[in-house]
Parts: sequence; structure tokens; C-alpha cells
Amino acid sequence: MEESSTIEQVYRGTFVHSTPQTPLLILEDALLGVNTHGTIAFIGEGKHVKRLSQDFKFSLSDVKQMAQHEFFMPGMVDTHIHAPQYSYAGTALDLPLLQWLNKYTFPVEAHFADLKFAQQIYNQVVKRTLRNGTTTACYFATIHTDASLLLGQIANDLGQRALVGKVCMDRNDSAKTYKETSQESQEETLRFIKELLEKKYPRVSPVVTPRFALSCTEPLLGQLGAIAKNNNIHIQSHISETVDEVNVVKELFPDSKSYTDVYNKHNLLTDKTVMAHGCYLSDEELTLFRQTGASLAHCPNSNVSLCSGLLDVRNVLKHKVKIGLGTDVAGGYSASILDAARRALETSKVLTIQNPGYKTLTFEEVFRLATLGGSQALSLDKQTGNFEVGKDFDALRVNVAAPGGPIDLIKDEHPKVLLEKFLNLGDDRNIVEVFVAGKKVVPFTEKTQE
Ligand SMILES: O=c1[nH]c(=O)c2nc[nH]c2[nH]1
Ligand SMILES: [Zn+2]
Repeated sequence: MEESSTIEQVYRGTFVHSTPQTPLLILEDALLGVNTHGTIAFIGEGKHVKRLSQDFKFSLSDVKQMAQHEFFMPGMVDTHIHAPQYSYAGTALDLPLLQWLNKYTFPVEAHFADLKFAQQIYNQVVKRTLRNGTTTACYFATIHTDASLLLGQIANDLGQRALVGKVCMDRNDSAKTYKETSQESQEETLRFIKELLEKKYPRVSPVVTPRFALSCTEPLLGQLGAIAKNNNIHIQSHISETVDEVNVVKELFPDSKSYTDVYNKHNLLTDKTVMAHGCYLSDEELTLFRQTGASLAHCPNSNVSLCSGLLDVRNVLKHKVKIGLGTDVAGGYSASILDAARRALETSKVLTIQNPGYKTLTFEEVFRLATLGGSQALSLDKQTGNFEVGKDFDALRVNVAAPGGPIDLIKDEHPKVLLEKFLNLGDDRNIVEVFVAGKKVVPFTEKTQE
């Protein structure tokens, strides 16, 4: 038998996941096998365990039976999170975006020149998000190359799948100590990409990261578009988060038709681009997203916490633009995609209050945004996002009745009820194990504990 088909783990019980066609599929008494590469080798029915054990050559005694109140779901995907801002998450939410950046964000991010401080905060944020069930995270770091490389190393060491971006900003008059020249930004981006790729981390990749149009000159935007293209790598930024920001973009880029056009002109909209927010995008701009394959990170906690706006996710879906959820720590105060899922539902309900004819998102749709949608938004859906054979086993083992946990159950509740309760009421106490590419990354081991 080939090595690639050696089965290392087999689980029997309930599995819930999404497909492009169906937001929620519930597989009761299912059997899922993971091979030595951490890839899903098969998913079948529990009643076929004997035949599957012969076909895939595992022993019946190796099957791990899950309890009644447990299920496996795909690991969650945070499509937009600022790792350095974790240091002040839960505070500083009293100003609108542009003032918030000047007063809180830039001074804090400037501290990440200090690698010791970076090490402490980056360890905390990767551990916290893993415990919260984020198996894939798309991180903004800061302008500091070495600290950004350290974030990549920490994500790799703790076993999280991650995209990591060294932030680029050659225009920032408000914080003189937190700015680069265009040349520095370009050269350091190239160094960051080169050095991160040389590490050959299996699941951590660089992402080209112009902070947003306001903090980048046109020449820099053009250079970053070219760098992403030459290296065939991801791109992330912010777009149309607030009305004030959109107005400044109009002033700074008078020759562009729209905010989206600014990025598109500089080859920054590709099928590997994820843009955060997009609250004020026109239908025409959404069409451009669709045509280029660029995606959106919906960050509802941040959008409300900074009084930025309300994203109409239904309209984004109607335009067939890829979309996932982001925490946007620390504009969003919670480092949990469960929180983002709740806020996404809430925002959709606010839109329904404003317009009773609005088609509110369902919890099943939001579940898909948190998992498969996120993986699509990051163009990582070949590797992760659901329990399709051939994808990596990125999964959460959820015990809805975890002792000391936040959920009380009535006897024999259906898995759909268990999932809905977990999405609305659950927390890290219910996430008893987290797997990335078949490897158990939560609970932490002695090695990852320090
Ligand atoms: O929510 C946000 N957080 C940020 O750090 C940022 N920078 C530009 N635009 C931004 N929006
Ligand atoms: Zn952001």
C-alpha cells in the first residue's frame, strides 16, 4: 500500500460542514479517516465501518467514537486580523476610524520595532485565536520586517495556517515615527517575502499588504501590485470602510473612478486579493470584484464598534463576490470568529429592521461564511474549509455540553440545534480539540505551552 493512503486517525460521530451548494450539511453517524499527511482520506457512513476498514486498511479498534453531544466542524477562518492590535483589544473604541488610527493604532504598532514585545503579543494572539477555533488566519503585522517574520515563525511553530503581511505605508503625516519611504517599503516587502518563503513553512505564506489607499502613494501601490504578480502571492488591504475615508480617497486619487478603481489600476485586485470591509462599495465596484476574483472580509464587530457602517452581505452574495468573516482585531474587540458570526447575523437583522423586506442571513449561511466562505475568500479552498476528501483535516471537535461550559442542554437535542446553540452561545470551553492538517494544535502540548 502506498504511504499516502496510510490512515492515522478515524473518527465516528456527527460531522457538520458546508458545500458551495448547501450552507449546512449534517452527517450523523459518519466515519472520517485522516492519512499520515493530515489529509482527509475518506468520509463515509458509520454503518459501513467494516468495509471501509478493509478498503482503507485500518483496524476497528482504532476508531474513535465521539459522544452524543459532540460534533466535528471545519476549522474557522479569520480573513482579516491585525496581530499587533491584539495588545489593546477590548479598549479604545471611542473614535471613528481615521482618528482611531492616529490616536491609538499607529503609536501601538510603532512599538513592534521591539522584537521582545512583538514575540509576547504575537504568541498571545496566535494562541488565543487557535483556542477560539481559528485554524486559518490572515494577519496584518506592522511595517517592521523582522517582527513580521517572527509572526510567521510563531504561527508555524504553534501550527496555525496563516497568511502574514508586512504592512506597507509610505504616506502617514500623522505619525512621523510610523512611516516608511517608498523605497524602504518596496525593498523590505521583497526581503520579507524572500525570507519567509525561504523558511519553507508548510502552511504559512506571505501576503502583500498595502495598509489602505490613504497610506500609500500611487508609485508604491504600483510596485506592490507588480511584486504580488511576480511572486504569484496574496494581497490584502482595506476598502470603503467609512464615508470619511472614501471622501479622502476621492481627493487623493481624483483620476480614479472609484475606490475599487484605485486598487484595480495598480493590479491589486486579483483572485488572491482579500479586501476588508467594503461597506460603501457600489454595485459597479462589486462587479469589478467579481470580474477580478477579489474577495471581501466582512468584519461586523469592527464596523459597529468604530461606527463605520453596515455591510449588506446579501448584496455581496448576489454579486457572486467571495466573502468570509474577519475579526479585524482591534477595531473589532473580539478575537473570535464565533463572535464575528454573531455580529454578522446581528448586522443582517439591523438591515432587516431598516428594511423589513430584506432577506436576513440565516445561521446556516453565517456558519458557511465562517468556514468555507473564509477559505474561498483567501483562495485556500482547495486545502481547507470543509470535509471534502483530499482537503487537509482542519477541524474543531466541539462538545456542546462541555463541563463548566456556557451551554445547558435538554436531552437528545438534534445536531442542528446543537450547532445553532454552539454558534450563538458557545466559546472556547466547547472547543475541546483543534486540528490543523491532521495535527492536534489545541490543547497545547508541553512544548507549545510556555
Ligand atoms: O479597521 C481598520 N484597522 C486598521 O488598522 C486600518 N488601517 C487602515 N484602515 C484600517 N481599518
Ligand atoms: Zn483592518
